[in-house]
Amino acid sequence: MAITSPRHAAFDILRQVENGAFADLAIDAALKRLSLADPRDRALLTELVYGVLRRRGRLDFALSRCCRQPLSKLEPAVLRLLRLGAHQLLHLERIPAHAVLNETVNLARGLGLERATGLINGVLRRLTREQQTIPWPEAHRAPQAHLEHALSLPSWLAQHLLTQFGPREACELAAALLDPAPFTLRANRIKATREILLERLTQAGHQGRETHYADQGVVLEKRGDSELPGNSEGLYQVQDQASQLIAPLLASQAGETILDACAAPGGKTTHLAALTENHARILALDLHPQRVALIRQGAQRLGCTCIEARSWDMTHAPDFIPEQSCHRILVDAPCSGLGVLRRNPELRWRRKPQDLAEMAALQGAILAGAAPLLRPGGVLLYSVCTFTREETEEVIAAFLAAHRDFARDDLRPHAPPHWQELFDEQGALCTLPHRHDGMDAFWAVRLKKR
Ligand SMILES: C[S@@+](CC[C@H](N)C(=O)[O-])C[C@H]1O[C@@H](n2cnc3c(N)ncnc32)[C@H](O)[C@@H]1O
Repeated sequence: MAITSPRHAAFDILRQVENGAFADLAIDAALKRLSLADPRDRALLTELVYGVLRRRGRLDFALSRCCRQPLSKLEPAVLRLLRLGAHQLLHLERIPAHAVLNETVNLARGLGLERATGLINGVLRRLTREQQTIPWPEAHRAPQAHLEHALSLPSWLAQHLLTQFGPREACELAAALLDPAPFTLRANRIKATREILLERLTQAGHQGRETHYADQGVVLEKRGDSELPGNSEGLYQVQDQASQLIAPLLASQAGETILDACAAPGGKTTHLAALTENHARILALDLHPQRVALIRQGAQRLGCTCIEARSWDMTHAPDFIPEQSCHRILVDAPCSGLGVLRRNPELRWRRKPQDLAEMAALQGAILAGAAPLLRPGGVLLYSVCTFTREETEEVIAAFLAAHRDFARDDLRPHAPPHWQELFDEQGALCTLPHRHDGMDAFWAVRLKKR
């Protein structure tokens, strides 16, 4: 059956994601391939995929009350259809229940699942009748169950958040991670100011606002029908506000040699170039050659002329950079990405507890590869888009224990007054979406070489 409807496309993308695809890439490919002329169909497709991935735990809790068989016994395609139907019934109020039932059953038929149409119809009918009386576990009585079933976290992650943050903050964070992420731009100081960017956006029918913390950030609050202006001219870089805080915290100066050890796709590298007005030497490395190409493309578009990009595995010190030759190093390390779950909702179900130890080992090895390149007195900034202690405090503690010539340094004196609430009591940056202007969860620490 050819894919012509947003529901069928969403069903197919969810199948691909179950087999390892990334949701954002699969959605982009589907939107290019399919002729969904109506913008509402395109929006529905995206909403269905992201909604089901984000709220799978919640959907399964509701469905399991309406289905006689355990959900684990259902055919994967049937469960996928039930989740799609349940998401529309529970979370998309503008779609009438009878339309959800009809569309889901018709899609099942079209997919050759005639044998399951009775079950699908029965379960969704019962959910329609009982949706107001679902006994969602309450946050104050049963926080673990609330995190799993109402806020849709896998059991291990719910447990992890509770241990690290306590019940109240864990629930606030989990609720924020269910929201769509803001779409944020960084005005590229080499070519424009934030005021110019905002003016161009308004003229083109979009609505933006200034970010609270990042001084060149714009949150796009309402998108018009036209393309965003200024992309090919290099007026902006798409970059979350938390990510926009990292380059300023490295506090690079003109004339310095800066190593960006895990640089692709280059958001922070090009920000470093803009902050030094192209008057530093920036070595931008990344493991994957195809991602290094993205750094070069971004640098060209944004007018960053001081970046040398090449591929390298930073778990080994590069032989083309002399020891003690870098004034500053940024290690924006690969991580579990739990701080950006809003942008990659499939990670919620793909990540496993053992990933944290694997990531921590990689992060430690990259730090060890970068350490000899820093000059005495130089600064190393380590950042990750996650919040787990394994990938933050514990990685740094292990690194400092093995590198006695490094010491931890407080970031607060290097940040403007209105950023002070973003740091913990040891002076590490610790942003959280429910607390700080909706930005992604990032963690960063400053280390100095003695
Ligand atoms: C968090 S991303 C970096 C984002 C980038 N700093 C930015 O702002 O656009 C981590 C990067 O580390 C790279 N990476 C993973 N393992 C690496 C290794 N062993 N050596 C160098 N880079 C690595 C990944 O390819 C990925 O691009």
